Amino acid sequence: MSHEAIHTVVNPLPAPLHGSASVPGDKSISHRAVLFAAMAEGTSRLSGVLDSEDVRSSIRAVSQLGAEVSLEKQPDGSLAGGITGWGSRGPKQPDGAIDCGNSGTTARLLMGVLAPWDVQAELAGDESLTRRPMRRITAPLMKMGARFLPEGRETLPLTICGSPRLRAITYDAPMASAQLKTAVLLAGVYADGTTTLNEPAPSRNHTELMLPEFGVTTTAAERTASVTGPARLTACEVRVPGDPSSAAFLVCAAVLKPDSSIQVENVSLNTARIGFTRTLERMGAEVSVRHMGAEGKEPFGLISACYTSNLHGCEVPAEKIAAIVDEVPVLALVAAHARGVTVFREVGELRVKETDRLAAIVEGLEVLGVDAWIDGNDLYVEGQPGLHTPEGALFDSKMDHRLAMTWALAGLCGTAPVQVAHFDSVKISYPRFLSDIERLAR
Ligand SMILES: O=C(O)C1=C[C@@H](OP(=O)(O)O)[C@@H](O)[C@H](O)C1
Ligand SMILES: C=C(OP(=O)(O)O)C(=O)O
Repeated sequence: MSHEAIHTVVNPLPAPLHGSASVPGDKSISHRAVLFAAMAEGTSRLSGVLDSEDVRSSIRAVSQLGAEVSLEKQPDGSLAGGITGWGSRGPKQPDGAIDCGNSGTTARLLMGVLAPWDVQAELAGDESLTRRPMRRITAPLMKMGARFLPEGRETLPLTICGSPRLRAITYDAPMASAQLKTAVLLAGVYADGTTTLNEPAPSRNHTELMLPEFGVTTTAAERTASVTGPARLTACEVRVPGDPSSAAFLVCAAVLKPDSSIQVENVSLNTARIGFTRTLERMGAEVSVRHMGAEGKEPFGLISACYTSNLHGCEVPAEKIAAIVDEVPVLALVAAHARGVTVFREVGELRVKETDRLAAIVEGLEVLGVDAWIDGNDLYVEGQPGLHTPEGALFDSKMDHRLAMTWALAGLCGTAPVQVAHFDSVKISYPRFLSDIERLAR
C-alpha cells in the first residue's frame, strides 16, 4: 500500500502558553476499562474514555467478540456509557479477522483476553502493527497452553487458539512491558493457580490497579505482579483520568516557549507514567505535580510547568525508561534545547513501537541541525541553547502519532514554520492536540 504524504504546515505559536487545560482520557486506562468490562459479568459504567483511533480498535474488537457496547460521545469529547460483558459465557467466535488497526495494546492485550477460551480468532492490524514483535506475548501464552497459527510466526496476522485449561506460570519477562505483563495476568485470571510475572524494571501498573475494581485480587510489588485463578470479573464503574502522555506535549511546549506558564488538570499522576516530569526537573525545568484525589486506585491531579531558559542535559538511567517510554521523542526535543548532552540509557524498545522511534528521533533532530546519535541501545542528544528553526524544515512523522506531535512542537515552539508529513496520525491518541495547544496560546 502506498500512502501519499500530506504535509501540514505548523506555525510558531503567536503568544506564550497560559492558563489551564485538561487532556483527553488516558489511553492505557481506556483500553483496559473497555477490555475488562467486556470480560466481566454484568454491565460496567465507564466515563472519561478516550475517543481516539486506538481505543476505537479495542471497542470494535470487544463488540465483534460479543460484548454489548453503548458508549456515547459526551460534550467534552470523551466516551461514556455501559458495556455489558460476556462474563462466564466467554467471548463468541468472531465472524472474521479482528482488525486491531495501529494499536499494539489492543492486539497484545486481546491475546491474553482470548487465551482462556475455546475460540479461534485471527488478529490483524495495519502496516505498522504487522511489523511489531508478538513473540514476547505468544511465548508465555503458549507455555500456559494457548496456540498460535501459523506456527512459528512472530508478527500479525496471527490466529490465537485459546484453551479453557490454561496452566498458571511464573514468567521472567525479557523486557519491561506492561502489554506483556497484562496479557499474561489476564490469561492467569482463568488458569488454575497463581500466575506471576517478574519484570526487569517496573512498567505501568494499570492492570494490577484495575483488576481488583472488577473483583479480581492481584498482588504486586515493584517488579512483580501475580493473580490467582480461576477468578471472574464482575462489572464495576470506571472513571478514566486524563492521559499524562498527552499532557507531556503541553508541558514540554510550556517549558520550550518563552514566558509560558500552564497547568494541566485532572491528569493521571500514576508514578509509572509521569517519569517525564522528573526528567524535565533533572534538566532544570520548572515542573511540579499536585495530587487531588484518586479514581479507583489511580491517583490524579495537576501538572504545572513554566518556560525555562537554562535547561541543561542529564542522564536518564535504564531503570527509569519504562516510566517515560512514550515520552522519549518529545523529551529528546527538549534535550535539543538544553546545554550539554542528554543520554537516554537502554531505549532499544523504541525501535519496535509504531515505527523505529530511535532512528526517527535522530533523523528529525538532524532536520533541526541538532546532533543526536545512537550507541548500542543508548540515545545521545547534544543540545543547542537558543536553537533556531531552519527555514523550510520538513519532518516525517512516519505515520507515528508521538512523532507527529513531537515535530509539530518543534514548529509551535520554534522560530519558523515547519511542515509535518502525516500529521493526522495524532488521531491515534490525541485527536485534539493542535486545538488544545493553540487555545493555551491565545
Ligand atoms: O500497556 C500499555 O497500555 C502500554 C504499554 C507500553 O508498551 P510496552 O508494553 O510495549 O512497553 C506503551 O508504550 C504503550 O503506549 C501502552
Ligand atoms: C506505543 C504506543 O502504543 P501501542 O503500543 O498501543 O501501539 C504509543 O501509544 O506510543
